[in-house]
Amino acid sequence: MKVGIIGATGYGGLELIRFLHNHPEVQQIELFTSSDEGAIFSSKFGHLLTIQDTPLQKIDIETLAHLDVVFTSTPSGVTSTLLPPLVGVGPKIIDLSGDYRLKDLEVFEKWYNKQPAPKQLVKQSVYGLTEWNERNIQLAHLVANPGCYPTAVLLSILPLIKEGLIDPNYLVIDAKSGVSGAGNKLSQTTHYSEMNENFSIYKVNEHQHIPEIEQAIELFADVKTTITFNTHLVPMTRGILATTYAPVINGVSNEQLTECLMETYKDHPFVRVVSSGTSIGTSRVKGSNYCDILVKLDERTNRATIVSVIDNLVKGAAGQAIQNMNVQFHMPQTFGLDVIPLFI
Ligand SMILES: NC(=O)C1=CN([C@@H]2O[C@H](COP(=O)(O)OP(=O)(O)OC[C@H]3O[C@@H](n4cnc5c(N)ncnc54)[C@H](OP(=O)(O)O)[C@@H]3O)[C@@H](O)[C@H]2O)C=CC1
Ligand SMILES: CC(=O)N[C@@H](CCC(=O)OP(=O)(O)O)C(=O)O
Repeated sequence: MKVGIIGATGYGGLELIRFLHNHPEVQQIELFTSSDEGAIFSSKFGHLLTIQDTPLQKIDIETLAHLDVVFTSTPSGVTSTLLPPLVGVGPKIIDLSGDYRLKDLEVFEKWYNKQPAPKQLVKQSVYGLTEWNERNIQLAHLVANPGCYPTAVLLSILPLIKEGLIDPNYLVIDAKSGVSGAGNKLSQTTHYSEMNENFSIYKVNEHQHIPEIEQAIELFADVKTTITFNTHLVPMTRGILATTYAPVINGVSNEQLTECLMETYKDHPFVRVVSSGTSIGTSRVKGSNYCDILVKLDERTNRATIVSVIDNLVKGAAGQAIQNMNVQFHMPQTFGLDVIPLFI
């Protein structure tokens, strides 16, 4: 297979290269840039010396049209104009940005403060939460890969909402991310001296992933709800830990909550349910495509604490994108992604 990456020089793009390099069905990886045409990739990223010594190419629709798959890992607002001429002319497209996730264009405009993509394309795009949308992903020309936070949150709460074990009307979700979630651009908030030793909350009640999570709860669990969702920046490079506090339906036990998650994901290689213990952290999934989930009922309050951890750049971005490519091409989901996390 021949694959292309637009935005190869970004964090998501670099992770795509890392995993695609080991993919048994990928023979050729072409890299595209909007800013550094002709540059030898390994001269920009020394860790890829002898691995990716190819030049960066100009983004050109005719060249892209000959590929089997194109991953777009660009800032929001880019693929809404870049992709329309490419959809349907050849390659399957997997977009890691938020441009094709929200079905309501006004909602997109409000939360991203950007012009939306063309309505027809947004309509045909398929939300790429792999474990929950496999059949549609198989048929999709354009996959809208989920956001990093929504991936962590949705995998952990959807089964419990769908099975009616928790009350979806009072969900409070508290999520924390490493700084690579913000991409490779420098900014005041990711500046070392302002981020290091500083645990902060940001976009309070205004995060663009709020409507994405609500939309997916409606799509997959058939429940219309609003959530309280907040995000925090942790002075570390990778990882998301998302904690949801949810009222439990009367009479539901801790065992039922865990069982529900285990049953849902028993045939899914990348979601692991932690069946005992009271601790979980991002190191156990670092560098891997795993999402690990722990649920614990607080019997005093009858609320469940539901915790999930992912690597934002892998299951939250490049890993899930490759998992979706595997689904689209009827390959095992683990192709290219079968690595042990970098625990230490
Ligand atoms: N970082 C994360 O954890 C996650 C990110 N995402 C989403 O994935 C996308 C990529 O994220 P990330 O890799 O972190 O971002 P980065 O900022 O690290 O990289 C984005 C890349 O896009 C390219 N780019 C910038 N502007 C344009 C343009 N106008 N046209 C074409 N290419 C452009 C740049 O490469 P060049 O200059 O070479 O063209 C740049 O290296 C974003 O939409 C992000 O929101 C989703 C989930 C998780
Ligand atoms: C730490 C950090 O800043 N994370 C980013 C996640 C970006 C992302 O995934 O946004 P898209 O919806 O555009 O894909 C944020 O909170 O905005």
